[in-house]
Amino acid sequence: MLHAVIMAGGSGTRFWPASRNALPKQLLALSGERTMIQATSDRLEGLVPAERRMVLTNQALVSAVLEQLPEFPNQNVVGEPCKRDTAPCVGLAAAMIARKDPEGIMAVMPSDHVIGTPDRFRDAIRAGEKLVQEDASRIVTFGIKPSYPAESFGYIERAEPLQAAGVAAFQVARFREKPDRLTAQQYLSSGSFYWNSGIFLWRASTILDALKSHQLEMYEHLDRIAQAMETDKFQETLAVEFAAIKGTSIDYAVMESYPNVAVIEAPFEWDDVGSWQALERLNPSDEHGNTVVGSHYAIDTKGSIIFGQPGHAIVTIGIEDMIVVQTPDATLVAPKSAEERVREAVRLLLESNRNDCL
Ligand SMILES: Nc1nc2c(ncn2[C@@H]2O[C@H](COP(=O)(O)OP(=O)(O)OP(=O)(O)O)[C@@H](O)[C@H]2O)c(=O)[nH]1
Ligand SMILES: O=P(O)(O)O[C@H]1O[C@H](CO)[C@@H](O)[C@H](O)[C@@H]1O
Repeated sequence: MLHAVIMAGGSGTRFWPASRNALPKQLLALSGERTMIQATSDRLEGLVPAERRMVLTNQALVSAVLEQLPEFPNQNVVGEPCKRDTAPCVGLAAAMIARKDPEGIMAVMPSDHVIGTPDRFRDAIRAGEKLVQEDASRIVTFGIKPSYPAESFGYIERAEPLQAAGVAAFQVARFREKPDRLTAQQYLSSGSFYWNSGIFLWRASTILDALKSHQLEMYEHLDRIAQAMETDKFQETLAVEFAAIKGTSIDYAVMESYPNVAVIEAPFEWDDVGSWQALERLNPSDEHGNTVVGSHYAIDTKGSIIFGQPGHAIVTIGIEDMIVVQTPDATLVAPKSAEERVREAVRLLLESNRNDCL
């Protein structure tokens, strides 16, 4: 059976000051009415019933997630005791699924992507499910045609074509997580690489086997958690064993070295909404190239991103290519070219003991 696993334990640092520890990016409506996690669950309608959808998030966010996703059974929102990146999250979800459904296939996805064409997304997942059914050890990825030499994505090199219903699918020659700019440029020029969308399909048992061969120590912790499932020692074991895991992403932990990977060329529109400039791609801009969410009065302002609360008037004079974000207790003003440095701003506030605005 097909299960869906939504990863929602990230902090969305690059969307500070809108994204906060208590209400990170995935729980915000940055594009449209629904929050990002709600839109992620909505897109599974007709593909995976709510009983087979799971969210893995940080323990402190479980009740906020359940509030936003009332269709989810309580036990399907799992709280991680600490942040350990995506590999332990995937491993824990796989162990839970494999226990109930040993043959289960899981579609793993981030909680904070915008996918403009949900029908095509569902078709692609169905096609991927068939590829996994045909070959139990196969991992299926979804590749996005790259448009610039991004250093913040994984890259997937395609090899020979595979037979798949209604989609272009290929065997993968190699997977390389976040290459440097020069390497990314070479990949882009070669024309045979995709960006990794961060969405994966595999049998729960296959990814557990992969973690066992590539990350034995992590697997042993996860296995101890699995042994305690459905016993009264579960929460205690989870707290101890999960915290003892050395955190890493599934991309470094498994994908870079796994030998049997297929890629489906994503037939859907995709945006990973990584940082503030995503707002320009997701919203219309005015005649001066400004993207505005909130109440903005512009004098000689061009190419800027303005995000504020509806009742709060933001006035800008003589600025170009800037990001201005207003929230009740914190404001960000930065050139668009420095958007990745929002991480530094968050670090600075942390070091300055300003947890009140993080
Ligand atoms: N359950 C779980 N999900 C995670 C964890 N780390 C990241 N994620 C999720 O995995 C997806 C990809 O993560 P990132 O793009 O790195 O997101 P992020 O950490 O929120 O964003 P930045 O802090 O701006 O890098 C998002 O949906 C995150 O919510 C984790 O430790 N546990
Ligand atoms: O955790 P990060 O930094 O968002 O990277 C992950 O998601 C990227 C797509 O958003 C992928 O391109 C990466 O390979 C990785 O899966």
